[in-house]
Amino acid sequence: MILLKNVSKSYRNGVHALRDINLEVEDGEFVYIIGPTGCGKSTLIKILDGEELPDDGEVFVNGINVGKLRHAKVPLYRRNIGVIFQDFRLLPKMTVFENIAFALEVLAMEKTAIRRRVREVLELVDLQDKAKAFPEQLSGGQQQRATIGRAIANHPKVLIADEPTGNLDPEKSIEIIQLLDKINQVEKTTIVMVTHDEKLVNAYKKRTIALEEGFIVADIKKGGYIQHD
Ligand SMILES: Nc1ncnc2c1ncn2[C@@H]1O[C@H](COP(=O)(O)OP(=O)(O)OP(=O)(O)O)[C@@H](O)[C@H]1O
Repeated sequence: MILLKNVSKSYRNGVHALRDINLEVEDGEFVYIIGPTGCGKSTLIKILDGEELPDDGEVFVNGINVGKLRHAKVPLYRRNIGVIFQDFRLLPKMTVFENIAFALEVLAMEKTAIRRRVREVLELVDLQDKAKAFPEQLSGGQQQRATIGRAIANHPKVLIADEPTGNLDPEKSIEIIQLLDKINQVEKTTIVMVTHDEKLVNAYKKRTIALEEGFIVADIKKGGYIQHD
């Protein structure tokens, strides 16, 4: 479960990026975070993945008090959550198979178990035929699928996605949402996804949390964009 209690975050330049955020996301939920540019979406993600610490309030992810994590503990914490971004961040000199395997090698998992899990993940993200390809040989949609595969290889309970469809055309964006949906259902992964894509949010309705100027201004359980009259 993700729990934020009265979380506020300002940057040194005085910008109040998040103000008194209270939010609870249950295990297995799929939640969109939406809002205009500069409203605090990325800051919220950075607080969830331990990159930034809140000034006030408490942040718990899977029972871990993330707001109190010491710097040295952050990498260990991150191994148990999956994070993906708009730019795919695959290792360019490794194949798709190796990129996914690498995420498990750093956990000192046994070799045959790694191979088994990588094959399973490749099937889940539908890239079996691209296992030996290098990132530059893939389309943007395929690269994002490989990134998602790498992020979920270790069965994280939570997958955090910052604009995962930001660099993709509408058709590929739909494929990514459908894949995240499948992961949410098959692997029971909790998904928190920041997006600007109004069409996607309306077409694939999920609980939608809207931020404005650092505040949560809506929490729409049925999903869909807020209609401004
Ligand atoms: N490292 C930083 N130092 C100072 N100010 C920052 C920093 N990061 C973000 N901000 C400011 O904090 C506010 C929230 O930024 P944030 O990146 O969280 O917004 P966002 O909703 O993700 O925006 P976008 O949709 O454009 O990515 C903005 O006013 C931004 O300029």
